[in-house]
Amino acid sequence: MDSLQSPSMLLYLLPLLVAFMIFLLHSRRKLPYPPGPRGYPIIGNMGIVDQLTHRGLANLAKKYGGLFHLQMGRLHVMAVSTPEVAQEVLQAQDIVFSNRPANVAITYLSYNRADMAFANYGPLWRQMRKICVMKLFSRKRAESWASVREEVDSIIRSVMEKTASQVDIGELLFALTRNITYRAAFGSFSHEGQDEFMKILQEFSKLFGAFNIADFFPWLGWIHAQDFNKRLVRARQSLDRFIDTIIDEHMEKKQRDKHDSKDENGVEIEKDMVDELMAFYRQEDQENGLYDSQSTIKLTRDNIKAIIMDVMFGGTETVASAIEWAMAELMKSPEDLEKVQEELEEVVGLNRVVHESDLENLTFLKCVSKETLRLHPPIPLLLHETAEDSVISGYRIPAKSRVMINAWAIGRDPNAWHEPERFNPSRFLKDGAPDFKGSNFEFIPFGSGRRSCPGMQLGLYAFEMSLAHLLHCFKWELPNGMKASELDMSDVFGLTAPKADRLVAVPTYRLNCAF
Ligand code: HEM
Repeated sequence: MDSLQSPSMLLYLLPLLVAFMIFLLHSRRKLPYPPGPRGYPIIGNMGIVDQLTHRGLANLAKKYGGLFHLQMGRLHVMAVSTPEVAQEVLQAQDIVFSNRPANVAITYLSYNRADMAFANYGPLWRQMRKICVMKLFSRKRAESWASVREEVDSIIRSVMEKTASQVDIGELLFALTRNITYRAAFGSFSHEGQDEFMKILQEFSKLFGAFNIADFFPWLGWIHAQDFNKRLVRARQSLDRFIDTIIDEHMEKKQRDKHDSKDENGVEIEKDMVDELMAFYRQEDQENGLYDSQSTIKLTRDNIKAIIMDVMFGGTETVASAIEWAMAELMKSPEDLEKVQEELEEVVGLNRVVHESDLENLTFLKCVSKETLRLHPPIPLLLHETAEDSVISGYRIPAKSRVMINAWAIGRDPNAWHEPERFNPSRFLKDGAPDFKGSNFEFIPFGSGRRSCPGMQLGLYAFEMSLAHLLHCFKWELPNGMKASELDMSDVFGLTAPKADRLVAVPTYRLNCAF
């Protein structure tokens, strides 16, 4: 013991230690990248850039395995397509894999990643996530849940006016979830300004997904930089104008109602998400850091704007496409449709509408929602980035690699699921069936671990409540004698993967009571 502590012994050991470290570094550097298609010099695999979709990557995985590598210009892209590799990335080594990749458009439009969804893992992200989970999406925030209930009632009323005629269910559901998130965010019952806001969102969505050569070859950015950058600036200016006005109105309201939590009629003043976020607002010119002198978190205007965008993007298309897919799968599978409607008749009865407390007793409806999320995860590719070099299954994953976790392919993995392509909600009735809470890596529609969906409870509530109402209140038939087998089930790829053709069906009211 004494000899080990003596300085001369340390002198002998030091060169050995250094040699060992060099050997380790060297051997790590020599590890191969995961397998993948052979690329060309400089451009790598840019020739198959159109394959970076859930279906394209799933096809490549059949040839190259559950973890494969693509070189896209300067970018290393790693595609994950099996539950085992997903577990390694989202659980075993999640700290390394919890950053988000952001292209030029995302960085600019998220106010330099001032939001939660595109912020890298770190103190800013952690604080924003805490605010969102506790103040915006929590079950305790009754206003978010109330906006779901009231907007669902409102679409049921609008379907009642169209009984026996064709209803564009897809359109209806996208309007529903837009109304829910818009109201939860801005608290406007009149939906005033909503059309303008939706146009801004559509432009954002196009710009997020637009191909930009600068993302792969920064030195070629000048090629379409001018027009593209002008579009980016215009889009952000429109959002600035829109949300700045809303923030100013909220500040005035806050000033007015400083001492009152009730209005002149004694009714509790409802708080929207902007109100909640304004409680953390700081004037940029007064503060520079994330924390003030009392170490409480403070948000800038940019943080507030970017978080509102997260809510609108995270909560609108995801929920709408889940409900539309559930309705489409049920129309295609009449026995399951009958089963879920029988359950509604038994649990709720035809003399009243569904209440929130019924949901926990609607076991088969919950199986339908899980089976829909397995086959059609609304966000099919989870996009992560590595914070540092790492190794998976003996392969080298360099820092700043873009990691695409294919939740769509994993939900259809034949080694994890029996008859994976078949819509079969009953599979979730079995004891020990996987759940989406994040520890069954064959079923990750909400992701898992640090970057998993913070809006899961709210999203599920909106999904199940809408589905239960649509199925309880109406019988549904395909239009013009269309057969179930003729229903087109293709999807389109973007930030989400909604049904390519909108679902159209004909409702007949089925309750014995007025709605
Ligand atoms: C059926 C509904 C929904 C599904 C399937 C869903 C799914 C997901 C998935 C897969 C992720 C990414 C996980 C990862 O990268 O590992 C995510 C992230 C996120 N979701 Fe959801 N989501 C839904 C509803 C919602 C709702 C209603 C909101 C908000 C109102 C929301 C807000 C967010 C946000 C802000 C993030 C980014 C979190 C972060 O990066 O830390 N989501 N969601």
